Amino acid sequence: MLRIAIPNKGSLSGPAMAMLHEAGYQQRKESKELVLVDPGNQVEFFYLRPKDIAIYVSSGKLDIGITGEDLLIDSGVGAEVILPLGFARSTFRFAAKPGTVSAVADLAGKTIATSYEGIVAKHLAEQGVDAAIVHLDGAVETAIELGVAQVIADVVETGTSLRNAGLEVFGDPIMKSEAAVIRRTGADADDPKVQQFLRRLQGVLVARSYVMMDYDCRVEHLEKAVALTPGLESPTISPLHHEGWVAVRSMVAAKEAQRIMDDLYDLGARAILTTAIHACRL
Ligand SMILES: Nc1ncnc2c1ncn2[C@@H]1O[C@H](COP(=O)(O)OP(=O)(O)OP(=O)(O)O)[C@@H](O)[C@H]1O
Ligand SMILES: O=P(O)(O)OC[C@H]1O[C@H](OP(=O)(O)OP(=O)(O)O)[C@H](O)[C@@H]1O
Ligand SMILES: [Mg+2]
Repeated sequence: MLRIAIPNKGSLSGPAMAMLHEAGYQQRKESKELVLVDPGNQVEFFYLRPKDIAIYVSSGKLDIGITGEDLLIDSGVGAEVILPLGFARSTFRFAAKPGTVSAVADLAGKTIATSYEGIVAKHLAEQGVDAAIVHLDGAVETAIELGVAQVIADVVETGTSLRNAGLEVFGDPIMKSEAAVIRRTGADADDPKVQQFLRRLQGVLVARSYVMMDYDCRVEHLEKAVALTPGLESPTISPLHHEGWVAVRSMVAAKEAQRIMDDLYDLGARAILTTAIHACRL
């Protein structure tokens, strides 16, 4: 049975469980359940604190896990990303009160509050800056107002939390992050159980980002139409009863679909339809 670590709370938990559900796996019904066995799919899910997931996976006790890339780097353990999942996207940045600290070089001798000590310590060492770090579990933005630190290093997504606290980012982003499937560094890359799990999640990613497009067009416009909708391998072309016309079927990126429909219409294509893809294996 494949043993998989899943975040039990926080920003990663809901989207991770939703993605697994879409991929056909059972998920826990109660937030107090710590382990769920899904015998039909030959997997066992362990609901763990997000910060601990890389530790379990690197120990080899669990085969793979879903966590944030920033949490993986912060833990400093031997595990690696095998599939980025496209949710919980964020940057990790320094911030301070405007007009106080505005460059990484100014951090020398300052105190930096963060929940991600590992990332900050590594970054300061790389930059050759000597600063103190104070560890806080959350609500780090408040640390400056309360005088615990002059600078914070935290996850920034929309920037709302920083604005509400009257803080401003400075310097380049320390890192970018998103949720990802991780495994122990050096683990067997060809394990068929892991490969099947990854194919299922890739299927969800494709189903979320592509739509199926169907349309009819005149044969003389086919080459131009197909150039707009090349599909993954190549579009399916079927003859129509109406001579001189063909039906075309192709996958297109969902975010491009409306523009492509306009362009196809201008080319003379008609009966242009898009439908959602519920699941797929590429
Ligand atoms: N506002 C956010 N937008 C996008 N991703 C976020 C956001 N906040 C945290 N994350 C991401 O979620 C992961 C952290 O999950 P974790 O559950 O530890 O923290 P959290 O979501 O802040 O929950 P908690 O309330 O327990 O602090 C990291 O990968 C981080 O980049
Ligand atoms: O840029 P924003 O869109 O505002 O998002 C970033 C905020 O979201 C997270 O906080 P969370 O709500 O998880 O609280 P926490 O600080 O207690 O972890 C993160 O720690 C930031 O504070
Ligand atoms: Mg948080």
